Amino acid sequence: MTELLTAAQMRAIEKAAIDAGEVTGLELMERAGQGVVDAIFEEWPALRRVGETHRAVVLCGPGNNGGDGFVVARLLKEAGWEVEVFLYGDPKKLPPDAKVNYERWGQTGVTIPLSEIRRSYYQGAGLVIDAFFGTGLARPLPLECSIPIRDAYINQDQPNGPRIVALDVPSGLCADSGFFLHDDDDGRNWIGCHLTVTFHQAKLGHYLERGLTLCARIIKADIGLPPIDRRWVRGKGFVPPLPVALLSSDEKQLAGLGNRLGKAKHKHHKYSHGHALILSGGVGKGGAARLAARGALRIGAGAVTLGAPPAALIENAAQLNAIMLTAFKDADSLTETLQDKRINALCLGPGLGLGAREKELIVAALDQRSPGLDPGPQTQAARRGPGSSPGLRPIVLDADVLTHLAQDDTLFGKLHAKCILTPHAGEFARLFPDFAEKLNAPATKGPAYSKVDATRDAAKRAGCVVLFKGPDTVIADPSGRCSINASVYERSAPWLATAGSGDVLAGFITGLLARGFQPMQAAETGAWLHTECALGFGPGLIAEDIPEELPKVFQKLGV
Ligand SMILES: NC(=O)C1=CN([C@@H]2O[C@H](COP(=O)(O)OP(=O)(O)OC[C@H]3O[C@@H](n4cnc5c(N)ncnc54)[C@H](O)[C@@H]3O)[C@@H](O)[C@H]2O)[C@@H](O)CC1
Ligand SMILES: [K+]
Repeated sequence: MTELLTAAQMRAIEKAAIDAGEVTGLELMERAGQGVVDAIFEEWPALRRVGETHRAVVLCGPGNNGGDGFVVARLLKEAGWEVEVFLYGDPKKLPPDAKVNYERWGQTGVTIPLSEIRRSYYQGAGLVIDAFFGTGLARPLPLECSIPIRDAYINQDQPNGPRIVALDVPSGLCADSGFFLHDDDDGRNWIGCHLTVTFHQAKLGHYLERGLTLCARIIKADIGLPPIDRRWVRGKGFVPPLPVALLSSDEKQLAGLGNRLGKAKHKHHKYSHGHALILSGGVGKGGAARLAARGALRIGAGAVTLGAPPAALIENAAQLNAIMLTAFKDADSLTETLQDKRINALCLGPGLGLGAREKELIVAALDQRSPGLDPGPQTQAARRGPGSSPGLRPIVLDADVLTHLAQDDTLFGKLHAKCILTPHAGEFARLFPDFAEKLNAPATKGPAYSKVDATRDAAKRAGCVVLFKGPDTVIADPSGRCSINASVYERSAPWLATAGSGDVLAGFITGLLARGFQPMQAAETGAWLHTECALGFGPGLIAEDIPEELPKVFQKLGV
């Protein structure tokens, strides 16, 4: 699984390697610069052609990111390029490794103060290297630095206009939060780069908020640091926060997922695959719940029942076949139905309604305790995991239920370890106004409060898994375990933002809970599969298509 790092974690990993005598800072800087040049030539092979004149403008800052810039300048020059280097800051104040590389560069080229840069420098330049700031940016990007990069962008429209390559992060981006650090409106139209080359591991900011658009594309350069876990285990003088996992399509992750999803194959009757109950709204309001139910069924719940108010039964019956249907007049009838211990996962929220009856249904669902509850096929895992409190039914709480929870503290207090909340940004702000306020405050200092921080805080307060939706969906549990399912870069699926898509996601997660997945696992797997379905289908997708794409995704996973 890919881990995403904070700037502090990255610094700690580097420091541990340097302190252990495995590598020097200078060697790391050299490898970083080499990694950038290799990535550039791999990305744009035409820039490697010999016999042609190539020009680069390298923009260096006052820290080690600037040091990487000096290495890139030297290596490009050695490869026959014409290179102009500009420095923001005083060369005398450069940190030691950056200073060495400034001086090495000085043996073959000159360094011009940034104040002397003019737009004309970009003419005929094939490359602009953004080495102003990396993981050390703690304050807003100075205007003196943002203007030259914006000018480079203006020139990109010219024939052979420059490609802008950001070292580690596009300057201005907070590596921990993905926010663009600014103290006025200047950051709003910031464009970023064409390619970001990061070192060792991707950072959180590459996969959150503005990072999703500013980084353009991400290449990881291996600078020979050991994998993250060795450092955690050895604990070289620091206590790291839990790393954040990126749900990606790497092979190891796919194999694990395929295994997990394949486990239920050998059970032989429908109830051994779990039974999900999805509650629907009233007359004319059942579409969202039907989408969720379809998602739960397709993802492999053995049986799915839709619970509707009596008046909406006929309407739902006309649209459902494999999905069973039952009537709930009130909360008592729900409590009665929940005596059936085979029902091992619930979904409340999509199209449910905001009235008093619905609120009672939520209370009934959250209050129920059923000691003999069938935990589903993955019994062993279900007994072990953190959300494994016996007698509690896993419940996905979405949409209207989130509004109920936001309005009623007593209701919120009933949340338990087997609940999963799935808010989008608006619902999150209603449920957790204080965290949302911190998250939405203008980011002027790094590291800024991030969506990861907000989701972890929310999960802790709610005492259950929170899945905070978006193109950067963040999932956290109360222990701090956290992952990001980002539908960006090679997994970009903007067509997933379509009406009813969230209802299907709620259904996916409910179906996985019915199959015995732990809440965190169910949320992660559901979110990952949701994106994969959208990628498989492509543009033109509507919510109904998402569950129908699952069989193909399963086939690819070997399930
Ligand atoms: N040995 C290492 O530590 C390595 C570092 N690497 C590079 O080093 C970068 C991190 O270097 P640094 O920690 O020096 O940080 P940066 O190079 O990102 O810059 C931070 C420097 O600028 C100052 N600063 C922060 N915000 C400012 C602002 N708004 N205006 C003016 N000055 C500001 C800081 O005080 C610091 O001196 C990484 O992103 C990566 O590019 C790589 O070379 C790999 C090895
Ligand atoms: K940079």
